[in-house]
Order: sequence, then structure tokens, then C-alpha cells
Amino acid sequence: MRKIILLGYMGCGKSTIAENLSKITQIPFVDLDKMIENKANTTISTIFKEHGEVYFRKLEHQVFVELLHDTEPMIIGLGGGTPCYANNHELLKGEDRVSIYLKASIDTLFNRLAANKSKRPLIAQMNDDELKEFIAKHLFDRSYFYNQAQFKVAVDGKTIEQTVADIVALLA
Ligand SMILES: Nc1ncnc2c1ncn2[C@@H]1O[C@H](COP(=O)(O)OP(=O)(O)O)[C@@H](O)[C@H]1O
Ligand SMILES: O=C(O)C1=C[C@@H](OP(=O)(O)O)[C@@H](O)[C@H](O)C1
Ligand SMILES: [Mg+2]
Repeated sequence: MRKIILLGYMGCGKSTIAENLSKITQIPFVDLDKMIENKANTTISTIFKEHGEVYFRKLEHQVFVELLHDTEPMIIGLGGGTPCYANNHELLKGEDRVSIYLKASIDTLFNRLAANKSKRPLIAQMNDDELKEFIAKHLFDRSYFYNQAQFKVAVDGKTIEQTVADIVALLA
């Protein structure tokens, strides 16, 4: 049975949509960041602070590969950077998996992240002006990798339920 992989920029809703899609489909979900935190027995912020981003990216790759080797069906919510490092984007396609880019505009991402940045070490220290500029540039840089997904679902202006319904329709 296949795996459903959700990807996209920080704040696009990967973790939230993975959990809600799981409730509707009864397919178990895992959040890659949560898996990393459980494995490292600490938070993403602490991993960045104590070991740096390169260490985090290695761990992220290892845990992603481990999950893909698991034969159980599952919904996987990636971290925002997962497809952009360690050739992880090459793992988005395969017979047993379907990858979906949750595509959000800069405004949507900014509105969600401005109120929700403390646990995201890449943006935690930024003021609103810095954050908006960062998202615009960073999203542009990362789009190449996000566009490697098999499907795209636009999330702007949609409720959690609408996005989940769009994904269910896509998978039918
Ligand atoms: N329509 C929506 N779809 C998904 N998330 C939403 C929506 N509206 C508000 N949110 C909020 O936006 C944030 C999305 O964060 P999260 O699911 O952690 O994203 P990601 O894992 O992609 O970084 C959450 O705080 C969530 O409650
Ligand atoms: O975009 C990124 O590089 C990151 C996104 C985060 O996940 P979310 O996209 O779930 O916030 C988390 O993996 C880490 O803070 C790095
Ligand atoms: Mg998340």
C-alpha cells in the first residue's frame, strides 16, 4: 500500500493536514519533525542550536529513508526543508508513494508564520519585515524542489476540511 507524502513551505499546513487527512482516511500519519524529535529525544530548536543545521539535515534524511523502508501505509508530513536537501526530492516519486505539494502564497505563509515562528529555528528571531522578505526569497529558492511532487494542491483561502477534501478527491 502506498505512502502519502505532504510537502511544502513552513506553515503551508503539512502537519495539520496530515493529522486531519489521517482522521478521514484512517491511514496512520507521522510527522517527520516529531519522529526526529522522538529519536533525538529533544526539540528541533535544540538540535539546530546544539548541533547546527547540517547535523539536522543528516538526521532528517536518515529518518525519512527509514520511514520509506517501512512497508506500512502511512501519511507523512515532511519538514519544509526536507525535499531540498540530501537528494530527498528523488525519493518523492515511486510506485508505492504519492507526493503532494501544499502550495501556499507568500501572504498566506506570512500570516500563519508571523504568529507561529518560535519553534521554527530558521525564522524564530526575525521581525515581520525580515520574515516577509525571507519567505519570498526562500520560497523562490525552494520551489524547484517542491515542484518535484507528483501533485499540487493550492491551499490559499481554504479551510483545513477543504484541503483535506481536495486531497481525498485527488487520491480517489
Ligand atoms: N486552512 C488551514 N490549513 C492548514 N493550516 C491552517 C489553516 N488555517 C490555519 N492554519 C494554521 O496554520 C498553521 C500551519 O502549521 P503546520 O500545520 O505546522 O504547517 P507545516 O507543518 O507545514 O509547517 C497551524 O497553526 C494551523 O492551525
Ligand atoms: O523549512 C525548514 O527548513 C524547516 C521546517 C520545519 O518544519 P515545518 O515546515 O513543519 O515547520 C522543521 O523541519 C525545521 O524547522 C526546518
Ligand atoms: Mg510541520
